[in-house]
Amino acid sequence: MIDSRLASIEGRLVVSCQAYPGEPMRSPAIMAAVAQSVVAGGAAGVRAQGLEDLEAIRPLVDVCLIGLVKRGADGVFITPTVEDALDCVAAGADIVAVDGTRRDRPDGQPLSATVAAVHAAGGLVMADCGSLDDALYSVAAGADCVGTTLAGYTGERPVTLGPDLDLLTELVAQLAVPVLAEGRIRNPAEAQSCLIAGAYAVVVGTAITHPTRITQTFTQQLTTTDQTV
Ligand SMILES: CC(=O)N[C@H](C=O)[C@@H](O)[C@H](O)[C@H](O)COP(=O)(O)O
Repeated sequence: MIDSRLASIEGRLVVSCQAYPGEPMRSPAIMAAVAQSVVAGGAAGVRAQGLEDLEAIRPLVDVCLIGLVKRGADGVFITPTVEDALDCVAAGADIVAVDGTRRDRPDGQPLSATVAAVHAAGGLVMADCGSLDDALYSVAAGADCVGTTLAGYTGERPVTLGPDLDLLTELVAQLAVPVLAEGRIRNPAEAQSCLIAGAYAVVVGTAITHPTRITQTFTQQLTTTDQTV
């Protein structure tokens, strides 16, 4: 029986609303406005980073909220500890996205400890994975769903140009839990191809909510055109 919070995103789009440290949009109020905007556009869920952002977004959107805390950008950095995961639940996350890799975690606890703590607090767990072995490990640890979020970022999978459809297909075939496609989905056609491959839901970030990188896709193309003239 799938939890209603997870069921609410089945076959739908979740939008990741994140700004990175030092960027102009790195403010809870701005991320909350972005979250409201994507919900107005039809997003069935919002994925957001940081306790302040989660607290700002929660009262303003009535959709499934996937929360995480990032600690740095190397190794295990997505909600790396039990305490971080519980903080996400307290800040309003329905689902807590956590590192679902087999790497050692900074608090020395296994992933199953985070899953048990989040479940006890009433939340669900999305395990962000980088490979099939990660996903199998996460499901064994009790994760409610897995994501292809870390495919290409842990050294186990190539950095595909678009989503890692091969991994997605493999996870869908092998796992009994919902598989969310996430990572490098660049446009609606690629999002649709993820659903066709069996993704339970599709999570898109950069291509919708990161104006600097979206702008670069235009400026770089224009430069290329200039050089050919
Ligand atoms: C690897 C990692 O740190 N991923 C992060 C996870 O929360 C975010 O930086 C991504 O933006 C998110 O996964 C969505 O992916 P994309 O922005 O490619 O649509």
